[in-house]
Amino acid sequence: MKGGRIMDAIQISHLKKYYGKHTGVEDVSFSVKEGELFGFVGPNGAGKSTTIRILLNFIFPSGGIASIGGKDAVKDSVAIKRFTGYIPSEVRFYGDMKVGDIIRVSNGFYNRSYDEETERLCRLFELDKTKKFHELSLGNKKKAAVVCALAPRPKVLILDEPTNGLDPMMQKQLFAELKNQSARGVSILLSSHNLGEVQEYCRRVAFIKQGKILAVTDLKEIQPQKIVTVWGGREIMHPGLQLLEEREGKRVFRYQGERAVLLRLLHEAGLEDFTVENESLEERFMDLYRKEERP
Ligand SMILES: Nc1ncnc2c1ncn2[C@@H]1O[C@H](COP(=O)(O)OP(=O)(O)OP(=O)(O)O)[C@@H](O)[C@H]1O
Repeated sequence: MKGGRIMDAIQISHLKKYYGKHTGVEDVSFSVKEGELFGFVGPNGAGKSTTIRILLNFIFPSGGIASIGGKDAVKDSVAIKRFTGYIPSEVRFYGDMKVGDIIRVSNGFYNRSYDEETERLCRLFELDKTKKFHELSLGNKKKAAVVCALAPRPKVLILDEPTNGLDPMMQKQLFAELKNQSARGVSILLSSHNLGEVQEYCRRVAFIKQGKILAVTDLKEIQPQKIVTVWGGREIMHPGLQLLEEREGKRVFRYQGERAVLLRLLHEAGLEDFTVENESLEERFMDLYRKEERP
């Protein structure tokens, strides 16, 4: 940290974790800038939670370095916890404790009282503080975890499937709040299977598979690309067109170039039908993972 401000929010370099003979992660490197809302996506078992658990010092790495706010995830974990909030994918608190008491205890870990900000967040997420934790629904348990993570005004937030269990209105509410927080300089690592929310709210995304980072992509750079699906017609050749998939008379291309050129190509090909869409994060995800599976 420099002058109380975090310069490099999260840095991960060649991280490795072996669970005995099993590999958790093999080679994970990426960094999250100050004030960035950064996406972390990958299939089940890819190594997202392992990476997050190392960052939070719940488990030790087998190799490589992970740091938050320039502090080492292993050696400086106590200091890191003072300015880092965490929403786990599965929320567990003492079942018999009332929600208000859980938040009070959680704030206490950060030397904060139950203040106006805590009250604002409880209202925003419509949290019933009088209920015992075990009486809450799945979504309300998640909301309790959201308030516990945000109330101490952390500088860094680590979110593991934060919208899992939240209804669509609360999901929007959470992201509106996260956008505000990142505009105020809070750095956010968002691990999610919901590619729609990652595409909507994150600018950069790290893709992980089998413990290795496949790519860190700036979504602004892929936006001009179109996904073109055609049925029937003649062969279409153009340097701006890249064939992604071909099956049963259907061909899927990625196109980068001028729209007028694309329209002429489609017109001349004598097609039965076609669709043109902006390239989505889901398409990029499927393409990256398909490529990896090709021999
Ligand atoms: N305690 C453990 N013991 C042995 N292997 C483990 C352990 N925890 C995780 N693994 C293995 O490490 C790999 C990465 O798992 P991890 O939970 O980090 O993936 P993930 O990307 O978070 O998956 P998901 O999206 O399903 O939550 C998997 O192969 C998993 O089986």
